[in-house]
Amino acid sequence: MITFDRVTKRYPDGTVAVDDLSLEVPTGGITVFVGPSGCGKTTSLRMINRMIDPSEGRVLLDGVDVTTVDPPTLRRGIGYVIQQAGLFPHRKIVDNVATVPQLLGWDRRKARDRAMELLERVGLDTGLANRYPFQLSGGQQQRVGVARALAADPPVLLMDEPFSAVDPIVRASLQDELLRLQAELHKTIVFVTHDIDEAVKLGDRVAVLQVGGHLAQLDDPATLLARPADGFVREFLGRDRGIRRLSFVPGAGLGLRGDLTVPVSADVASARGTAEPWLAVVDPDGGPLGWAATAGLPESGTFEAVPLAPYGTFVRDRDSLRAALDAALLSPSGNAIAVDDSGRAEGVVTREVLDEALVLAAREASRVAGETRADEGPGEAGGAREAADGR
Ligand SMILES: Nc1ncnc2c1ncn2[C@@H]1O[C@H](COP(=O)(O)OP(=O)(O)OP(=O)(O)O)[C@@H](O)[C@H]1O
Repeated sequence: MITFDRVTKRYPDGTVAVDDLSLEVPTGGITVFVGPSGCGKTTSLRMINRMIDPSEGRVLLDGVDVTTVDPPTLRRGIGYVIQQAGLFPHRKIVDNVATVPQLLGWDRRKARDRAMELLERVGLDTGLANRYPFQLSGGQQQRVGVARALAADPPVLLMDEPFSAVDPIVRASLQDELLRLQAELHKTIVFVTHDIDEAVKLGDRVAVLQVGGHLAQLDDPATLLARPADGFVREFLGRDRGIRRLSFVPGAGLGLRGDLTVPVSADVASARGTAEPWLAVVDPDGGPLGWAATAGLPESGTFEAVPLAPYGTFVRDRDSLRAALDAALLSPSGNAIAVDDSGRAEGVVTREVLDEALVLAAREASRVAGETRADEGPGEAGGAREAADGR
């Protein structure tokens, strides 16, 4: 566990970057520091590995004040990933990753074997191992940066805007990769970003910081979205807070219709006279192909000859209500196709079922918000107070 105990950082010119920060970063989870530019995220992060020392207060790593440990020893247990990877430009990829193990005294061969294993683990083609950083894309370089930080198997990982220099698609895949790795490795990760979407996707807990280095709120993402502590947090979370909250409502409870799918080999006659406007057509393996409008079916033949409209899918056991809604919005039918992990259609979630789920989710949100008001009295002072206390 990492503990910030009333930490203040005042730079020599008088700038207070972090002001009386108290919070705990639990072992084995991802804690995200998020906030606008200049709110003290990087300064806070760097006080963990002693790139910066606090002016007042203490940062404790498993109960030990980090300023009592010499920086090289401390950093052996703390991986560090920065924006644009920060790779050594004149070293090959494999040597970039093997650097820290070699510094720790591993022999060259063992260090390189470990580097190759890690490159594979972060989803990088090991064929790239003998290239130089400039020969890799931004996303590939970030993966190398993560592999390098993991090389000495440190229990703690500090990540400072590691994915902000890559395009949104690569960024999403790097985020997914990090979550996949974390499910295996259970590192204690402190992740800095200014992007609230990234924060709620990655964080087990999210600390929202305000310029001047004040902690505005510390909560799990679902609570943060449901109960912003004050006007600053609400504004920072943005307009589509309601939609984002749906990411934390499981799709598993959505009712399925099994009678709205039809094999592509079926005779169109089997669908004639149905009151259903749309049927989901599936291939022989059960994979969705598209939606058939029953009003325009030909006289005879199979569904092979029927023009199909676009569709969207979601994995019912794993995905959220937001994913289900997105799947429905991708199709003119307004319905979502639920699939299993291997992509086979399990059934259809109709827009009526989605409507009902949205109403329930909205009621739940109002209930939680209502509880906030009841708990904390009028206005938002209570929430702000709670956040300021780091609760
Ligand atoms: N060496 C320094 N000397 C003086 N002021 C500094 C120094 N480093 C940072 N600051 C100031 O401290 C404040 C916090 O900076 P910090 O880099 O921690 O913010 P941040 O939240 O990480 O910002 P960004 O998202 O823009 O990277 C800012 O006002 C910044 O200008």
